[in-house]
Amino acid sequence: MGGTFDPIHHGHLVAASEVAHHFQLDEVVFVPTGRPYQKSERLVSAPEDRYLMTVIATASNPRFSVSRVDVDRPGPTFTIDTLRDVADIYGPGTDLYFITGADALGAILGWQDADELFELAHFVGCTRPGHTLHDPGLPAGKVTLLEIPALAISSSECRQRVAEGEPIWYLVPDGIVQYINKRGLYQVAD
Ligand SMILES: Nc1ncnc2c1ncn2[C@@H]1O[C@H](COP(=O)(O)OP(=O)(O)OP(=O)(O)O)[C@@H](O)[C@H]1O
Ligand SMILES: O=C(O)c1ccc[n+]([C@@H]2O[C@H](COP(=O)([O-])O)[C@@H](O)[C@H]2O)c1
Repeated sequence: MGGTFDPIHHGHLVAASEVAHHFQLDEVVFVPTGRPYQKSERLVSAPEDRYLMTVIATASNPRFSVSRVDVDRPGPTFTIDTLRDVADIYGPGTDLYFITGADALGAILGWQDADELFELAHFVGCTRPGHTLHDPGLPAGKVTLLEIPALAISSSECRQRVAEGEPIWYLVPDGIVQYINKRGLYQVAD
């Protein structure tokens, strides 16, 4: 599952858990973006903070892991590179699924090397409150839209709540609330 995870929240974790259950996946690898070039209109938190929050949030689940491939690769983060790097690590014969929300799936044809993406992985778009998927012509058999329990949580709302002094308990794992406080993240609104 790729994401900026700024911060990671329970919407991400439920999506990963639901997809893992539905497809009986052996492992879900969370891949925090290094430089999410489409989010450059706001200041994205340091990759290391987003990576560490992702590790903290996923630590208790034996089937969840976190990869540094995007954080460690220089330049803008493209999913085509993520999939190539992950395929190299897991080796031939591994079936890869790329987990996204319906909003990201709707934009996928505009991603770098979009045609090639579908040769490297099966794409799973999870339903997300407030986002309707208008199929932009996604290739049949390469994409699944999965209905998951609705959690109307976004990282932007979490950041805004922190900046305004409102609680984010139970929107994110407890360790993430504590990490955000410890590092003084999101004190200023986007
Ligand atoms: N509540 C949710 N339910 C389902 N999918 C989600 C949810 N929140 C995020 N996602 C999906 O998780 C992936 C990573 O999301 P991302 O890290 O950008 O979080 P975000 O909450 O969308 O962030 P922001 O509010 O900053 O745009 C995306 O594919 C996104 O669609
Ligand atoms: O490859 C691309 O061109 C591309 C463009 C935008 C987003 N993505 C990926 O989509 C995932 C969710 O991105 P984001 O910015 O919504 O957190 C993350 O893994 C990004 O690297 C990928």
